[in-house]
Amino acid sequence: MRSEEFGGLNVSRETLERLETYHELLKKWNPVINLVAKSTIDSAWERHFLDSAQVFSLAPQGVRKWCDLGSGGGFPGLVCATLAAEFSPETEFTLVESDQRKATFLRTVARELGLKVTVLSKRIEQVEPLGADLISARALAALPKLLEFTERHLEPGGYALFQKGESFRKELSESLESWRFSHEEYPSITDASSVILRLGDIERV
Ligand SMILES: C[S@@+](CC[C@H](N)C(=O)[O-])C[C@H]1O[C@@H](n2cnc3c(N)ncnc32)[C@H](O)[C@@H]1O
Repeated sequence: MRSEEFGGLNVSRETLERLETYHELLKKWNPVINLVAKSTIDSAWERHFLDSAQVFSLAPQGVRKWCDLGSGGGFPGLVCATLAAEFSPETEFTLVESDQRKATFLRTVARELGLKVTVLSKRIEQVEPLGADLISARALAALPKLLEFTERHLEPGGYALFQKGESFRKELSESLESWRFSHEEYPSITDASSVILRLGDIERV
């Protein structure tokens, strides 16, 4: 089967076609429900799809349950679910997005792409604990709030992957007032001022 490089992965033609279909649906729905900032739609392939794919590359092996919080248009969760269909089919995805119209978009994309993902259109604080072994989130909240969400939904021994902008050092030091965790910083391949934080061993101080 033909394959192509995408976000550091050698993806099959089928995966690339799925991502292209998703990209088309994003462009079609965005003017109506603002899934991503209008100013980023022309560069969506890099700003949203590649940016999300790099998160998938940083996930540990053998994830059983991956939960993406505040998924919006599916970044990074639904892109990661698309990649997992090829590279990690045993991983189950749950996307939590309280906005009903965005949740409908996520379900529509999943159906069109033939992906099995669960979309919960509820508030993260009100969803029953999900027992995830990996949590991802982008542009949802500052790190102290993300850690509260993570505490509710992550199993002991699990990891969190958060895309963060240039305020990440300040957020890390604020978080360390109330939390203990191990952390690694990976420079973003799509934005020189951003990083992906991988946190583990998360517990309250
Ligand atoms: C700024 S958007 C980011 C969306 C996406 N992660 C991205 O990076 O493109 C934040 C999203 O989180 C959702 N959201 C915010 N607070 C939430 C909560 N407490 N529970 C569930 N969804 C929430 C909003 O509806 C919105 O779609």
